[in-house]
Amino acid sequence: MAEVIRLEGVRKGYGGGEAPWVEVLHGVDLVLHEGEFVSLAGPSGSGKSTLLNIMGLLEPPNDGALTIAGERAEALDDDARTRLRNRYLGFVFQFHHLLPAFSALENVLMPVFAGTGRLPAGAREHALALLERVGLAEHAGKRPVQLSGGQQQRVAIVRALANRPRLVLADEPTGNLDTQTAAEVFALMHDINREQGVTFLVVTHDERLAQDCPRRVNLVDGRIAPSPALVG
Ligand SMILES: Nc1ncnc2c1ncn2[C@@H]1O[C@H](COP(=O)(O)OP(=O)(O)OP(=O)(O)O)[C@@H](O)[C@H]1O
Repeated sequence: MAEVIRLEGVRKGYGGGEAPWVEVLHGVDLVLHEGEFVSLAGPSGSGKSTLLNIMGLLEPPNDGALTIAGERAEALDDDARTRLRNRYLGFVFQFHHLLPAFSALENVLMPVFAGTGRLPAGAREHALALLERVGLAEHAGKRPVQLSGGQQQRVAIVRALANRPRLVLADEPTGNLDTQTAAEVFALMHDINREQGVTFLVVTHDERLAQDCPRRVNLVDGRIAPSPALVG
């Protein structure tokens, strides 16, 4: 299986100047392959969001190597990082961050437009097909406030897929949903992973949902810990 992302010895800390330097990631090694569905678990403050921000090219590491789809990415300038991010990565957050003044369809098309400054041929049809896939075809023209929490999060998942990414990074995507809706949204991400081969890395505190993932990565004290299943 081709590698989608590789981290080697990634370190990240905060502070400096007046504030003390605190290292959060102490040398993370992690490889995700095409088509994997991986959960990322770890105690609060262990550095999960920090790790996702580095994998998502939102923040650079202080040290170590980051390779995305074969391209070295730890030391790119802003333009090159943005280009790589738009080309390969999609994001889902705990809160959907949909723009309230725009329809579901317009929200889905936003990253496509932002990436290229125009809508490529077929982008609208692709977005509509994805909305239909998640059961929202007849809601495409509605604004976020007219949708339920689960529907809003499904729009956010479709938005993450609009640029045909290789890797979707999802930070607590079901953390704001009731148990039943969370299970449905999680199942939908699994289905899309199987159907489209998109790799998913999903941060979740929900033990039940994490256990359903074929692979589980644990972050403990800023390092990847061996999977509990492999210990003892
Ligand atoms: N921009 C920042 N400046 C200073 N410290 C930060 C910054 N971002 C994160 N931290 C610190 O890094 C540590 C890890 O934070 P992070 O949000 O990555 O953890 P997490 O595992 O995602 O936690 P949670 O599960 O609670 O969301 C925390 O101690 C946090 O206070």
